[in-house]
Amino acid sequence: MVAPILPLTLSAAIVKRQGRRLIGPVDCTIEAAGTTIVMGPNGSGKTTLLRLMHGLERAREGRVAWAVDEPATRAHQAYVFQTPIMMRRSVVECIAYPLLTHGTGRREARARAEEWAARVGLGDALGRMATVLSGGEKQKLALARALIRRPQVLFLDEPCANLDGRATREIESILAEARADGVRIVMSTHDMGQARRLADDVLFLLNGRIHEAAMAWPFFAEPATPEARAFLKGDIVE
Ligand SMILES: Nc1ncnc2c1ncn2[C@@H]1O[C@H](COP(=O)(O)OP(=O)(O)OP(=O)(O)O)[C@@H](O)[C@H]1O
Repeated sequence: MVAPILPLTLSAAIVKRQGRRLIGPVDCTIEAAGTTIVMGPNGSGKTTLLRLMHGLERAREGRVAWAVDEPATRAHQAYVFQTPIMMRRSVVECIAYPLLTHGTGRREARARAEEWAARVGLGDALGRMATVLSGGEKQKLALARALIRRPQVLFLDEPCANLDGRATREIESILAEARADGVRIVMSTHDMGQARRLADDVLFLLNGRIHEAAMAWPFFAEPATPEARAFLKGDIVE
């Protein structure tokens, strides 16, 4: 039985770069179940917040704390970048890679990678080079690669940016399945429709701070702040 790494708690966390505050102070708790959608205008700090939660950024001040000690948390969370980096390997080798680097034998890793390729709709592309896939196929590969080790938490930064409607729908259905399997999802998106479709709760960022944190339906129906109301209407918010 693997110990749960959630909740994740950020307390007065601040990220700075060259003396400039990119985000914070941020206080929030990511509880054990569901999908959190991180929303906000360009440059409001969505990517930096996800990177901070995942451990790609360090808090200059404040704390980022998981339920268990930090080293143990790394193996149980995954991060999918906006533009996933593809290795010059076949689809099945790319998906198997995280298993191979963590000690799974070749044969088992291959079998599980084939299973995951099929689950994300890449079952017919096992031998293709990852580098020649379409944008949507690359995202599906990135998701399979992230999910194959059964993470407890999956962070995604705008996973459907630049994808067409069909690819977006396919990615959303993979995410819905992962959520149903118990994977905790924390994801940024610019796509308001997608936010409404996927969110259980929302973190609305403005100028590097959490301006509003709410459950999805009250947030979309009646946001508490004028800035969130304006943002949802499509107005420019600064
Ligand atoms: N490497 C960096 N060096 C300096 N400043 C940075 C760096 N990365 C991001 N920033 C700044 O930090 C702030 C937050 O950026 P971030 O990318 O987290 O926002 P975002 O909400 O994800 O934006 P977008 O919606 O455009 O992707 C912005 O002001 C940005 O210019």
